[in-house]
Amino acid sequence: MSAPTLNAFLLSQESGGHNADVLATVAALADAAIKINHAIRTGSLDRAFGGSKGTVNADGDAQKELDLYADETFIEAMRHAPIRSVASEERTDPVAINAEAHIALAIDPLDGSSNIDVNVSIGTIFSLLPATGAPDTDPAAFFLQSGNRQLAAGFFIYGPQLALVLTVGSGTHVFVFSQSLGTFVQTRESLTISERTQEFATNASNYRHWDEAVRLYVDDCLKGEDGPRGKNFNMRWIASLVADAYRILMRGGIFLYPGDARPGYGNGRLRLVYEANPIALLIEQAGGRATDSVRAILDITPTSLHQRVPFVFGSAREVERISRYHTEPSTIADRAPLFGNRGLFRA
Ligand SMILES: O=P(O)(O)OC[C@H]1O[C@](O)(COP(=O)(O)O)[C@@H](O)[C@@H]1O
Ligand SMILES: [Mg+2]
Ligand SMILES: [Mg+2]
Repeated sequence: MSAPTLNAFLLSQESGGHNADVLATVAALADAAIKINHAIRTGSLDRAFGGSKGTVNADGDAQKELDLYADETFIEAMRHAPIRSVASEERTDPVAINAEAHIALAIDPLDGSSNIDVNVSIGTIFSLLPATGAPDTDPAAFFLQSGNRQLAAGFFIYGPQLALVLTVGSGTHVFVFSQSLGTFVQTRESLTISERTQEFATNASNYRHWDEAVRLYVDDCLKGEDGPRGKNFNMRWIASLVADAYRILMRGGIFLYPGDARPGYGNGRLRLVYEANPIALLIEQAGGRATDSVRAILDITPTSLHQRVPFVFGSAREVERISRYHTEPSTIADRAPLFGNRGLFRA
């Protein structure tokens, strides 16, 4: 039997009783992503997508042409979807769409902006949340719900292949766009992230700004076979969250963007509502874990739309281990003999 298309998958979910509006919205997002993928692939021929617009978003990031094109394309696509409100990384406030609808969309329209002009994978991350309440409900309130309230989450990756990683609440599934069929085809069903790993992803240029628990964890990985871990680690850092997440979903690994001492980076770089929450749901639905170093990301109630959060996710055992470096280092049996040398964790 041939692999199901995205539409067939969504129909099967609908006949299983899943919220039809959620599924219709995923289909509309997929159509918009196909359009953006096409624009990226022909982009440099007719416009400079990597060029800066000279504007900044709510977080102070410089906006590139493609950030704004993607933002406008997704918002436009949502005007015909059963969506009440959209919150975008590129807009200070949510955009009202349809007052009768019961779903809110949080979106990072273009993730990995620093990779646009160097031809490295970029993507779109989305999160669907329930949006109920009186017509005069402040739309910002829809987005200040914890991540475990998400109805669906996913990301598109504009890489060598256009892929969609999706959860509608039961399992994490992968779809790849087929040029010949003109639609997404399911390539992985309910994937599982390996529990253990020997690969970490972090921007190590921030080493001197990290707190000591993070430095010790990375030091231990770097010491390889001769260190407390007793095994060699590989390192990858793509600087597109979607691409790092995709690799971790495919072959395991651990991702760290912790808070650090640089001004404005006390809670790291990634945004809770439209980056960490959807990635965390996808990772947890694949058997991995996602934390802010200690707390489960999905348990955190956001207090503002664009707030940042320290973000650690990936293979379950490794995420749990990092948490112990922060909270109970003396229980890390294989590391205990070295603590005395460092001083930080001396009881
Ligand atoms: O450049 P840094 O500090 O390594 O940060 C890279 C991180 O920033 C991001 O690009 C932030 O996302 P945006 O491009 O959507 O702002 C992530 O995709 C990536 O993980
Ligand atoms: Mg992003
Ligand atoms: Mg972005």
